[in-house]
Amino acid sequence: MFPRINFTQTAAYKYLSNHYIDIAPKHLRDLFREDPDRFEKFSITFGDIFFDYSKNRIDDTTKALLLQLARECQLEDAMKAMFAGEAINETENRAVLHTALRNQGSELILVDGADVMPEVHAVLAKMRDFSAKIINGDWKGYTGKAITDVVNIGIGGSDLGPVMVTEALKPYKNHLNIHFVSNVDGTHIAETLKGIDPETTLFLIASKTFTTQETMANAHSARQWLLDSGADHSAIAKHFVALSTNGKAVADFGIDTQNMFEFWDWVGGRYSLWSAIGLSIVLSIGYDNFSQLLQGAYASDEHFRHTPLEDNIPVIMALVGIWYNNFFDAETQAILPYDQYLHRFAAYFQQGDMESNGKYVDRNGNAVDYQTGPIIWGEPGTNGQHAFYQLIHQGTKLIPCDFIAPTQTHNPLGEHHTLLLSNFFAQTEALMNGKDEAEVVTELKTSGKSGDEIERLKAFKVFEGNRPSNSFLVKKITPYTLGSLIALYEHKIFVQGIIWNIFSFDQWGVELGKQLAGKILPELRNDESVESHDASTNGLINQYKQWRAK
Ligand SMILES: O=P(O)(O)OC[C@H]1O[C@H](O)[C@H](O)[C@@H](O)[C@@H]1O
Repeated sequence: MFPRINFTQTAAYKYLSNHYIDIAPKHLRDLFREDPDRFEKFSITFGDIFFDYSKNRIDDTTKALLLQLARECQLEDAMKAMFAGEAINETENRAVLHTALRNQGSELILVDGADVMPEVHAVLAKMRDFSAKIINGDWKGYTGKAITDVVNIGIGGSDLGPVMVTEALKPYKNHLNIHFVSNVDGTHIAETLKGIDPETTLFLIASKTFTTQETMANAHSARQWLLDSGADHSAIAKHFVALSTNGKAVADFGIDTQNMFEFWDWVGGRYSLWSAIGLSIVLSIGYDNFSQLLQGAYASDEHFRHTPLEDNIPVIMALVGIWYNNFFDAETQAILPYDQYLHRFAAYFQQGDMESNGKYVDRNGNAVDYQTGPIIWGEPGTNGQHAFYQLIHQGTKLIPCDFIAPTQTHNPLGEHHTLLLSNFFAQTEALMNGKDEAEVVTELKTSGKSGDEIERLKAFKVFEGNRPSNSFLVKKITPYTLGSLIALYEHKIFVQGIIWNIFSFDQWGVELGKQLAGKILPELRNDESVESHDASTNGLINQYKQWRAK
């Protein structure tokens, strides 16, 4: 059976709780001073990704105990179960096999006794052939013109991954214009349709279930827009394709299942960019680059599966995260890419991480009495520096940060990249070292301040430092390294879910909002006053009804 260990009952947890008392007062500066090998010990090179975790409030004992914790929680058994296709998503009775989508090996991957790899390869081949026709102009719209614009209509996992990756890999983009519509707010689709031509637009209706309200509403509006342009129903086959697991609903919508790119219930929505959901990525950067993305992710899968836990990047990321989350009471985790192309990376992992590990019920069905998934947030550097870094440096909250930067830029423009990276290095250093009173006083003296002014100002200018960070230095953001990086983060989420003893691959919490909206919708379709809710909700709905009428 999938492990069900309460990590707070392990021996390692007890040792860690005691060890925390020793480590908490220590400053990172001292940890570096005490151990000249610290950087070599606490950094890992993995292909073109260099991972430095030495600026964390850990020492050799912390690392050993965290690894013991992972072992006591039977992490290695859990990893084997996931890769072997066991139904580890127990509340939905499903396997969790996004790793099969990028598998480059020859082993069979069985779900219910059948190898999934032939189907995976067949869909990839279909994506390759279809995208070639769109990109080279062989596929024609209903008036015989080649496609110029692609609109992916999807939300959550059927949107965020493709958005993030197509943005991150813009340097590899071809001539097609790729648009994304997710919000049910009509503004999103209306604004997108304004700039495009029905004769040359292809819609990808991306929905695992093909029942999601937002996506269905947008898909219907897009279809109506096409028909309103003078096209007849036969045009739909030339302008609409579906990316889904639900063939029946696709057919009911009016999309020929020939034009459906299938995936399977063992692919979680937030782990689906590697599947047919990635068709917008393939259209944007071509199949060969998409294949590189898959290969990079596979390299991380292999690293995760076969590297001893002590040198295993996702395992270390996860354990260090748990150290802050469960011992230092850190509530959040910032992801700070020093790369403009990665500007949706944090947003992508907000869903990836928070939808996976935002759970308070453990795998035995009991409420937990410890913290689980952190709040994930972040923006690209250096914009973040001028917005919220103040709080990271001098606020009262401990915010562990992941810094990510490419050494080579796609846009070598003057000194820009050197400037950018000087900020990246400076921030991790400043967060760690801070600035003590002596330094502040010297600085104020040098700037000509009087003794009184120095006394008055110095407290405000001191930085405690001791603020932890991980640094990922990536040689260059390519499809391959991006694939690797994403997969490392995915596996980090998995490891944390194992240790917190929660099911990371369901998302029942999202269902409530859907149910409630479904109940209120019919009430908004008439003008009668509503009394079926609490006073606030009734009041809001009734005010809305009054104002919309005028
Ligand atoms: O792909 P769909 O079935 O349309 O689902 C889109 C999204 O719906 C919900 O929000 C789920 O919680 C997400 O995990 C999912 O990605």
